[in-house]
Amino acid sequence: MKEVMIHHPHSFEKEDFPQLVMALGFFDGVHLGHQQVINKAKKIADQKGIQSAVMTFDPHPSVVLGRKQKHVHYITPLEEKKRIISEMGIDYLFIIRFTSDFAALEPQAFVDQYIINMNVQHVVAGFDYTYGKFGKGTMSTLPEHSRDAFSYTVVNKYEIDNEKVSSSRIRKLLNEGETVEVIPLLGRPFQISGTVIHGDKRGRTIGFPTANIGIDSDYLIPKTGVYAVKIQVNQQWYEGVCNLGYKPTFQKPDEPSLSIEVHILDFDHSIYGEEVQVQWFQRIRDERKFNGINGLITQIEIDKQTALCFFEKLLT
Ligand SMILES: Cc1cc2nc3c(=O)[nH]c(=O)nc-3n(C[C@H](O)[C@H](O)[C@H](O)COP(=O)(O)O)c2cc1C
Ligand SMILES: Nc1ncnc2c1ncn2[C@@H]1O[C@H](COP(=O)(O)OP(=O)(O)OP(=O)(O)O)[C@@H](O)[C@H]1O
Repeated sequence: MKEVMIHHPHSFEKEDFPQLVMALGFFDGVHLGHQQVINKAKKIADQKGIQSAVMTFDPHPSVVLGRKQKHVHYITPLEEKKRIISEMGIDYLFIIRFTSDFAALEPQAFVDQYIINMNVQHVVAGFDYTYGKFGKGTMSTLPEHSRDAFSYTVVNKYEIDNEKVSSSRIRKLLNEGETVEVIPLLGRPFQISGTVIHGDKRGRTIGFPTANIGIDSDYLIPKTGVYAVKIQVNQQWYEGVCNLGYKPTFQKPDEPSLSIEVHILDFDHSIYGEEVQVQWFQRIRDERKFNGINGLITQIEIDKQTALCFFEKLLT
């Protein structure tokens, strides 16, 4: 997949690109609703015998347009989004830097400069896609803005349980710790990547060594608690039980720092510095402050059994 980063204003001309069928959207999560749009673009491109493309933006428009939010956390940060879209067989990914100047473009100017002038023959977007200043451009204004230079397909609302599959729905579920509910919406478990870093080295002494994960980029982190997870180390997936939180049993109250640590089942290697992927399955419980270490050890053993039961059921 060719990646093209664009900063507004750009000086590309039609001749710089082959004929394209382009899917439009922010696509955080690349969930099943997004996949309808992107797969449709690929299918039409294949039928027409031309190249498929996705146009996305970075950072999230709310960083520029929002009053409060300065930093956004993503279901799929840009690198993850690139990886998934590339695996879907798309030929071109356009990443438009979402600046105030770009946001101020009138809808017609957006269509002229970012669709017609980039050799797009056909546009695919969802029923609720908006473009241009204040999101004034919609799928019903697209025909007049197209100047008959391209055709287009509107993808109908894709729902699960009578509700639109959307990035906001998935974000809300992750914030509530409903990681299992997210799986059918994404079409895969929620996944983060990170590096194994040094912790307090206490885990080993209590019989549950853990891999402490330093998160690589601006991932949205689920609600704190204990989770059944899978972790990929050196191309191999393992089951595990993860504590995401502040370790209140040991934490000094004036030094709250969030940690993600995974006790990998049936595993005994040193993996400091390894790049790992963590997939989030079932949330098991809230994190608690224990009075003594023995209570914590007994509870972690129960957590381990709960996770094992969950994964066993998943197989059947
Ligand atoms: C499955 C699991 C559940 C845990 N639950 C809690 C908990 O409820 N409260 C808590 O204070 N720490 C909890 N911990 C964190 C342990 O305190 C932590 O693993 C231990 O202190 C080792 O930390 P270290 O890796 O930084 O040395 C849990 C750890 C695991 C693996
Ligand atoms: N469930 C869906 N069915 C059909 N099209 C969708 C669906 N969800 C998103 N789209 C389309 O996919 C593209 C990307 O959408 P966008 O990034 O705004 O996602 P979203 O999930 O709707 O996000 P948000 O929850 O933030 O509104 C747009 O063209 C949008 O219309």
